[in-house]
Amino acid sequence: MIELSLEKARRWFTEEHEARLAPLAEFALGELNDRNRDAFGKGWIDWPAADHSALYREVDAIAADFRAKSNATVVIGIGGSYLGAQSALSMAKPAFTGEGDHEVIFAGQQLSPTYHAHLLQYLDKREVTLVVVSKSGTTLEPSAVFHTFREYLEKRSGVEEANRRICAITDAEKGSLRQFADERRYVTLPIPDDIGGRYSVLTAVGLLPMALAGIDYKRVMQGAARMREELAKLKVADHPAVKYALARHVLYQQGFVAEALVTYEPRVADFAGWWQQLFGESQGKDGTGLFPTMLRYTTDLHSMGQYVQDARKILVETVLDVHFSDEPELVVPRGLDEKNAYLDGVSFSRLQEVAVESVMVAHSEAGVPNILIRAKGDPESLYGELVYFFEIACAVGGYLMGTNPFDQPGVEAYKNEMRSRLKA
Ligand SMILES: O=P(O)(O)OC[C@H]1O[C@H](O)[C@H](O)[C@@H](O)[C@@H]1O
Repeated sequence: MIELSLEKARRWFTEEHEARLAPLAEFALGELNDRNRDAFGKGWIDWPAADHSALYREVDAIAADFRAKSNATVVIGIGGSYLGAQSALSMAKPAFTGEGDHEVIFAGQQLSPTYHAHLLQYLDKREVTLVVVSKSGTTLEPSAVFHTFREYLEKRSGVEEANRRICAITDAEKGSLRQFADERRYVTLPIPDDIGGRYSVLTAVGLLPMALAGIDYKRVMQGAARMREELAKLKVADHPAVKYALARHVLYQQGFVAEALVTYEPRVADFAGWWQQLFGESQGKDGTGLFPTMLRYTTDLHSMGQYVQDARKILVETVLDVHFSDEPELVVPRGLDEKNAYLDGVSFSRLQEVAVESVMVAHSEAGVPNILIRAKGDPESLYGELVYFFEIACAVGGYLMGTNPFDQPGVEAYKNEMRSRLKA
């Protein structure tokens, strides 16, 4: 369940704004629903409702095989081929679970020699499988890391056995990774042509890492399908994803040029990383777009809180207040000293709740618009709901701004520069 509250942003985004801009919101939602417009990037919209039983069978078979063969799978990818899977695992796989688990370790999400060399050393004591994820099949970081780890595996277990321990998730037909995987007869899973990297977490890109980590990914898909169905029924005036998109659009026009997704739950913090790519690449173009950033409270209140409260007012806070059904009850002990007595017997859930309310009041009164998105449910289905909710909001927001939310022409500049230097 996802609820939006604009109460602490109403000073800036009034009901009058909302009414006056309703036709613009209608237009943006219409653009999203027009499947012929930017059709190339829209495969994700109806994806959760389609029958994926054949894909699920393949995912389950690969996950079972890799879990039987190994106790650690390295998932190599970057951007949309990394952030979604990582955020799903953080949200739905409890931390501190200890021995006996099948480890899923991410790599190729940067170029650190230390990280990757240390990981290779660590793998010496493990049985290893690899999953390489790249839609284009040509991205520098995963290519460099994949071939390094592939060679490691081939030296360790021979080419034949290594080939049986590698899965490639890539375009069904195109790209050098597809060609390489077919030549080596790797097991492969496709990334649909009409779903861009940052919208791809509910395809094999996210589902296989989830399955490897033991997450019930079918519940994730059910959550996304439920959210799709709910949102599809709504008119603009009641549509929380459209309202969120419209609020941040209006706030941007008033000079709030950055938006922080605020989380209070470490399990949700990596979701903000996924959200950041989604909004950054979809809307940061043509000299416009809010700068998406993230704040992890209450930790960052003790480092960034001063800035948020008192510095120049450029920031919108979007508070993602998530409550999981598996949240344990934890209570501060009684009999504390006089100064701490107000904490006596108080539950941590209550502390979190009071922190959310108090921070929203303090920051909004100081001039920081606060949007509240409250979400409740089990971690798997809620992950699916949240992904779908923010994807819709992001695409609608792109259309509000008059941009195409499915391309990212700007990321090529540094890549071209790098390629030309490396080839020189
Ligand atoms: O999946 P890949 O083709 O390897 O792409 C991985 C990422 O790299 C690129 O630089 C794009 O900006 C991202 O949108 C993409 O998700």
